Amino acid sequence: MYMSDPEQSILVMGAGAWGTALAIALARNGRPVALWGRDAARQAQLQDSRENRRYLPDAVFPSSLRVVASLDELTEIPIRHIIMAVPCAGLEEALQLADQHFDLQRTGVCLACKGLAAGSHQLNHELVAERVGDIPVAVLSGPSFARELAAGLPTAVTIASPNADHAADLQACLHGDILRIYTHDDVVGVEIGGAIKNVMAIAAGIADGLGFGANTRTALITRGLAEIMRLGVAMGGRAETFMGLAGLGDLVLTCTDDQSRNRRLGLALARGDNLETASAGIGQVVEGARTAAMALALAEKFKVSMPITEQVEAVIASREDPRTAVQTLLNREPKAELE
Ligand SMILES: NC(=O)c1ccc[n+]([C@@H]2O[C@H](COP(=O)([O-])OP(=O)(O)OC[C@H]3O[C@@H](n4cnc5c(N)ncnc54)[C@H](O)[C@@H]3O)[C@@H](O)[C@H]2O)c1
Ligand SMILES: O=P(O)(O)OC[C@H](O)CO
Repeated sequence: MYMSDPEQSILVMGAGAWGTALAIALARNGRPVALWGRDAARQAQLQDSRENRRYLPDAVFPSSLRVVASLDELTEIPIRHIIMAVPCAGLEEALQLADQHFDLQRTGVCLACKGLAAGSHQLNHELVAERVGDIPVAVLSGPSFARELAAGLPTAVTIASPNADHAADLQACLHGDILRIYTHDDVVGVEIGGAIKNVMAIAAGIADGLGFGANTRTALITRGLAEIMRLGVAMGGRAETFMGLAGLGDLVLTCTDDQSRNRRLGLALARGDNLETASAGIGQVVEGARTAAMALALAEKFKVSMPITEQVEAVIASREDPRTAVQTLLNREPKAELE
């Protein structure tokens, strides 16, 4: 069992809303933290103002949070863990950069992004294994809006790893008065829950944007969970994982609260915006837009039915208008609930 030395730093890669919120949470625990972002000018602004005004206004950086624009600044510093909080589309690039600077066999990586990986690997932890070999990997997921965590509002998330010591060590670093960390060993289940709930949040946003009511939203959440479970279990995840924080918890949060960018994308699509306009209006990463098509490829590969995801993908790709998509879902053959 290894427990980290409290003097050792945690590196958070990705200085968007989530990376910044996690870095603040770690630093509030008294941990030395380095927050890396790829844009040197923006990193200089973060350092000058000691806050991330663009994404998390009013969350002041604790003194143990160090802002860096180059990983070269950290080569002399003992780094215990690396948390990846870049969008999934940038994960491979960030991994390669980390690999050039650190011994990833020692630091491992903790994946805090929620989505799927492009190409043949599909799951982010598989991308890690393919690109940098067999290193310790963990996945952090669960119901967690960056703004609320940064504002000091109680939050609970899960960290899953096949290596219980790795998960426990990350838990020891992140767990605090505000952020409660649970450990898990189902990496596939936790990754699939975090990735596909974003697609369901787009569906919920579309339904609410079209003026449907609470019955419709709740039907989407429940049938969406069935869809997530079908895929996750077919890929090797455990059914009970989807009843936890990274499954039902994050699904409910994201489908019901307008802080969710994915839900807001759905609302905008229902108003008639196309993907480009809607995404530009949101101005931050909306992972579900990229995930929907990838999830369908997985559904085909693992031979599971994902009707809600199919309709969301068709709306995103502008092949179907939102109202027809809902009608298509309703017009399907009646079936047994547990089929
Ligand atoms: N914001 C949240 O509440 C939240 C909570 C949990 C998980 N997440 C997940 O965290 C990930 C990041 O989301 P976010 O909210 O921080 O996004 P964001 O839009 O707030 O910020 C994304 C940041 O990543 C940077 N970036 C883009 N491509 C990059 C690359 N190739 N290398 C390095 N940096 C790159 C951008 O410049 C930007 O600073 C997503 O997968 C998201 O689903 C977000
Ligand atoms: O704003 P969203 O939709 O990317 O959701 C953020 C987090 O994943 C919520 O847990």
